[in-house]
Amino acid sequence: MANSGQKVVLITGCSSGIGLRIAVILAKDEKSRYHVIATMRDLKKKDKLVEAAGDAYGKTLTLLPLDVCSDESVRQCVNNVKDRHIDILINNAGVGLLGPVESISIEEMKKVFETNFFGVVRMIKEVMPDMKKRRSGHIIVMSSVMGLQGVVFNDVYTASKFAMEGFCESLAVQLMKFNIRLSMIEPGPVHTEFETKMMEDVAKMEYPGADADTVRYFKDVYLPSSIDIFEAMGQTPDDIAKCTKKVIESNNPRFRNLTNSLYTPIVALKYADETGGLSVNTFYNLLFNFGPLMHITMSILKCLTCSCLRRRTISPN
Ligand SMILES: NC(=O)C1=CN([C@@H]2O[C@H](COP(=O)(O)OP(=O)(O)OC[C@H]3O[C@@H](n4cnc5c(N)ncnc54)[C@H](OP(=O)(O)O)[C@@H]3O)[C@@H](O)[C@H]2O)C=CC1
Ligand SMILES: CC1=C(/C=C/C(C)=C/C=C/C(C)=C/C=O)C(C)(C)CCC1
Repeated sequence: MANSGQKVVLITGCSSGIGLRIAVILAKDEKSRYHVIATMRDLKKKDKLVEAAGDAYGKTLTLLPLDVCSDESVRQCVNNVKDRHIDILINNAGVGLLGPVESISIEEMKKVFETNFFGVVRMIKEVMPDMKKRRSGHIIVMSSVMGLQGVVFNDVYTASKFAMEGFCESLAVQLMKFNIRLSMIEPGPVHTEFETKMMEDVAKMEYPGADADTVRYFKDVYLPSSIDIFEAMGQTPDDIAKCTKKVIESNNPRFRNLTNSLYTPIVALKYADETGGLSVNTFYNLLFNFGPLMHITMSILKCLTCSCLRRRTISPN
């Protein structure tokens, strides 16, 4: 149970990756400022988290089951928190989806929205009324650079993150009136099971419905470039956890928080040309004309990432 001085933090999707690292870093805070309620949909997956939490488990970190796709599970989980008092809600749970749109069923697409969009909305609807009554709280949403800019063959995942960005950008204004802050964290590629799960799915898939050229562009052009990008600019879940802690501890938390300065020039293309031409044409050229030179392109991007751009991101250090 939380001490009176501790902030209660509820995090979704803590069985692996970014959620697990945020839970551990906050639970091991040197001043014990947080009581972490780490949630996951299947508590049988708790071992990695329990091991990483060490002594903190049972003291500053407790576990609860929570499936963000179920109204009942969300309601029960929040009811199990003492006085339903949550100071900081971290919406981290999410799933990826990759591949040609023609080969993805509408059912699969809806599942992504059910988790990445409605999962967050469901959590906010359950927690926000209590925060409003108390006139305090901080809601964090694990968005993505793909919440700001589309990436080829990630059409549905990108759409789910865009939906969440739009929802939160609208809600943030109203919440400010109740002294509740809303912050988006926008990582680029991060080495987690998210990446491995997607690559495993890709290896299994046959892509029915997509023509041979599209499958070839996906498998032989996009995938190798994407692997290069993960290698060149991938962050660790620990990096994202440290950035998230900084946002929580800021006196004046920003609404948007890009975590990767290497990705800033890519996002900047969208804002440099409101017609969309600059980003669409640059991505086309990077993929189809310079695809094999992606290694070099990535090095150039690294050079372009001057300290001025770095200041615009939250750094993990
Ligand atoms: N990795 C990356 O490159 C990036 C990831 N992100 C975002 O970061 C967040 C975390 O992803 P990451 O750590 O990388 O990936 P992981 O796959 O390692 O973690 C995702 C977590 O979400 C959980 N989850 C999935 N569906 C549900 C559900 N219905 N209810 C509760 N939990 C659920 C998973 O649980 P289970 O084990 O049960 O499946 C898992 O714990 C996601 O929102 C993702 O979109 C953003 C930018 C980049
Ligand atoms: C291929 C390719 C790109 C790929 C970007 C990738 C692969 C980003 C991954 C982001 C992730 C994994 C976010 C998760 O939420 C760019 C840089 C747009 C440039 C055009 C070619």
